[in-house]
Amino acid sequence: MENLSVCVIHTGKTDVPETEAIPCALQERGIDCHRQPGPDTKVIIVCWTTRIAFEAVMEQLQQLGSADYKVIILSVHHTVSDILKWQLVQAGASDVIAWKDNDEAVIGLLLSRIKRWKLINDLIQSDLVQRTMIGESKNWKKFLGKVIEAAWFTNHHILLMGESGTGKEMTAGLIHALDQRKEKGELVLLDCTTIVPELSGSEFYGHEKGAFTNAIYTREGAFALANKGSLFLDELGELPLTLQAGLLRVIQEGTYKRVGSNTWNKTHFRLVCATNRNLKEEITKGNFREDLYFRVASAVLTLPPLQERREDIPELARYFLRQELKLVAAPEIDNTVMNYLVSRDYPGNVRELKQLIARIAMRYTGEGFISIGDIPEDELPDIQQLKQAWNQQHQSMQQSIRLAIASGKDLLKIKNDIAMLAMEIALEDCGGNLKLAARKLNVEVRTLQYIRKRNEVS
Ligand SMILES: Nc1ncnc2c1ncn2[C@@H]1O[C@H](COP(=O)(O)OP(=O)(O)OP(=O)(O)O)[C@@H](O)[C@H]1O
Repeated sequence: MENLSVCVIHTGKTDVPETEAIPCALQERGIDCHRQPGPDTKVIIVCWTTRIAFEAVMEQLQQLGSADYKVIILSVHHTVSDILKWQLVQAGASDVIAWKDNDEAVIGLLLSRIKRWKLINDLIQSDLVQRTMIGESKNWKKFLGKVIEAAWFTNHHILLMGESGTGKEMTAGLIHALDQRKEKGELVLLDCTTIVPELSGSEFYGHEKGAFTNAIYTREGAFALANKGSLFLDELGELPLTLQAGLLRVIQEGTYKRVGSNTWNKTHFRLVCATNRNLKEEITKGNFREDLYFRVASAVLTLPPLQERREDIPELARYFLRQELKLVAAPEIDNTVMNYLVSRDYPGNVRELKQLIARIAMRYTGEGFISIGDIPEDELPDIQQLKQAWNQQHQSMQQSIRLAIASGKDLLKIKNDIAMLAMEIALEDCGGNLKLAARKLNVEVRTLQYIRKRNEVS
C-alpha cells in the first residue's frame, strides 16, 4: 500500500518474540511496516504484553498522542478490562484489540482499519478537499476526517453544528461532492429562516398552479429538486414546528404532495442540516421535535471555531488575499500584521477573517508586502489590550527565560533551547515530517538537522 506506513512497537524495552508475527503478517499483505515511526507513519500499533504495566502503556500513549497518527493498542495474550480500555481510548488510542498467535480475525481487522485510514488520509490530501477546505491544524484535519468518514462511507443524513461563519455551508458542499452515488442529483440549498409557514412550505413541497393567490405557475419545491442528490437545510433550528412534522414524514416515507395536488411523488435525498443552536436544548423547550432530531442526526459533526485552530489563520489569510486580489501568489504579509491577525478575536469566525482580509486588500496599493498601513483604521487595536495580550502570551516564555538566566545559561544556549523547542513543536504539528516542519519554520531542512545534531552533542 503506497504512502502509508505502519509502525509496530512494543511498550517497554524488551522485544517480544511472540508479536513478531504481526509485522510479518501485515508485510505479507502489502503493508509497509517499520519498527520506528517515520515521516510517513500514519498508524502505530503498540504491542502490550503481560509483562508491562498499564501505566507504562498510558505513558507511551501520552508520548505518541499529539502527532498526526492513529494508535492501536494490541494486548498480547491477555485480556484488558472495559474500564482500562476506555481509559486508553480517552488517552488517545483509536482502538484496543486483543491478540493471540495467528489470529486471522485481528489481522483482518487491522488491515481494514489501515485501509480506511489510508483512504481518509488520501482524500484529505486530495485536490477536492485542499482547494476549498483550507487548514492544516490538527483540529481541522480531525474534523475533515469525520466529514469524509460520514460522507464517503455512508448515505446517512448529517447534522453540522458550529458557530456562525465556521464553514457549515461550505462543508455541505464537500459532503455532496464526496457522495458516492452513481447517478447523483443536485445539491439544493434552503435557508429555514426564509421559509414562510403561511405558504404551507411551498419551498419544500412545490405547488400546483392556482393552489393559492399568486401561484401563477406550477413550481417544484426543494424535495423534488433534491431527488437523488442532497438537500442542505441551513439554520434547521429555525424551522417552524408545523413544517418539522412534514419534513419528518418525507424523510421517513420518501413521498410528498405538491401544495394543491392529491398525487404522491417519490423522492430520495441525503439531508445535510446545519444549526448553531443547541437542538437538544430546543427539544426540552418544546421548540424542536425529538423524533426529527434522531432522523436528521445520524451523524453529528461539529466545526471547530476559529479560535480553536488559530494555527490556520496565516494560511487562511493568504488564501483569502489571493482570492481578493485575484492573484496566483499573494503578496507577503509582514510580521506585525500577521501577529495581529493571529492574536485578534473572531466572534464571526472564518467569515470575519475573510471580511477583514477583503478590507485589507482594498487598501493594498499593489506594490510590495502587506504592512500595518493596510489595516483599516477602525481595526487598529487598543494598545493596552494588545500589551496585555502580548504579556499573557509571553508570560510563560518570560518565566522560562528568567529561569534559564538564573541557572547560568548564556544567550547562545537560550537561543539554542528555543530553536530546539520550535523545531519540536513544528515537527509535532507536521506528524514528524522534517521537510514540512522546515517549510513551516521557513528554514532549510539542513538547518533543522543541524539543530538536532547540536542538541544530541550538548
Ligand atoms: N476552512 C475554510 N477554508 C476556506 N474558506 C472558508 C473556510 N471556512 C469558512 N470559509 C469561508 O467563510 C465563509 C463562511 O462560511 P460558511 O458560510 O460555510 O459558514 P457557516 O458556518 O455556514 O455560517 P452561518 O452559520 O452564518 O450560515 C464562506 O465564505 C466560506 O467560504
